[in-house]
Amino acid sequence: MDVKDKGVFLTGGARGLGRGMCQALLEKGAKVLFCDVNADTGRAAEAELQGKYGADHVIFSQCDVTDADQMKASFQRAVSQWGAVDICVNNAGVMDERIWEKMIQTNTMGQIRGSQLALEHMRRDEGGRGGVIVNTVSMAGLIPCHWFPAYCASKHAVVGYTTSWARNPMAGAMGVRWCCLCPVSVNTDMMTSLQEDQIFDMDNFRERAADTMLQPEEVVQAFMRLVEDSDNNGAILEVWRGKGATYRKRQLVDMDGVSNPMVVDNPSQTSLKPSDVK
Ligand SMILES: NC(=O)C1=CN([C@@H]2O[C@H](COP(=O)(O)OP(=O)(O)OC[C@H]3O[C@@H](n4cnc5c(N)ncnc54)[C@H](O)[C@@H]3O)[C@@H](O)[C@H]2O)C=CC1
Ligand SMILES: CCCCC/C=C\C=C\C(=O)C/C=C\C/C=C\CCCC(=O)O
Repeated sequence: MDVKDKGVFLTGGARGLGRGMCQALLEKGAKVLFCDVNADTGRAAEAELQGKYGADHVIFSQCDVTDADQMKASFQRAVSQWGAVDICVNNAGVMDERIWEKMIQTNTMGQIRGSQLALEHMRRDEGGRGGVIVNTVSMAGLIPCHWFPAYCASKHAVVGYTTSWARNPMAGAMGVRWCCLCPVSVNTDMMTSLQEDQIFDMDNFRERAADTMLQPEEVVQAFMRLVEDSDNNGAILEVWRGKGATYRKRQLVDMDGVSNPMVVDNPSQTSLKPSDVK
């Protein structure tokens, strides 16, 4: 997909990965409405991005993804502003085991809600013009993590939801692609501002993550591959730290439940085909 002039709806865009994704999309000429629960950070990001890319290309909408009415209003604002939403990025998330219910509401229900709004709007079989939905998950959506069980559960649910839609027999007719972005730890505020009691066994995790932490721009690069490569329906793109960032894409390639892991060591390779599977 060429993102130039495409309409984008993105959640949790005021800082961190979401902010980086907005910038990468804007660099390529997309039109971005980003929302965030934090109005101050959101407005500051809006001012900065509008200064660089113009108010006709980027706007902020305050929205709490746990509130269905606010989500609907923000999504509709993106549709009115850009004419259509072609790219939906459900990225807002929190990490705090003490407030596990809020975490499920934000990480799981917020992403499902955004996905549903996008699907309804985009599906070609009901008059839409197709598009792509990327859910920011985590490696914690694919493996057990004893440091944050509820966070881990909130992310596993999104993988199940996203890949299930990708495998819908009507996926072709709907013209909507579904992708999961699954990085290990990333050096953002979520990571750096975490308090001792927000996860279990913090020292152990800190030690474990110390050498493997990714930089946000490495994850943003992976995100852009998911958006731009039209072969990516059902892709689960893992981002690890090896020698530099390492990408491994698993993708549903048929309707028999076959998930083929494809290992890519060269981050510049953007297009993978089933024949690439070793
Ligand atoms: N930082 C990390 O190590 C990793 C993060 N992730 C995921 O990436 C996504 C982005 O995380 P980061 O950029 O690292 O975090 P961050 O904390 O820097 O940014 C998250 C943004 O989401 C917003 N947000 C939180 N709750 C919201 C709500 N209810 N409604 C609207 N906006 C809300 C925050 O205000 C913030 O601006 C999250 O889904 C996170 O779970 C995945 C893997 C690793
Ligand atoms: C030291 C403070 C840690 C704070 C953690 C904050 C956010 C983490 C969010 C995640 O989604 C974590 C991502 C993946 C976890 C899965 C495996 C971790 C293995 C260790 C590693 O290599 O990072």
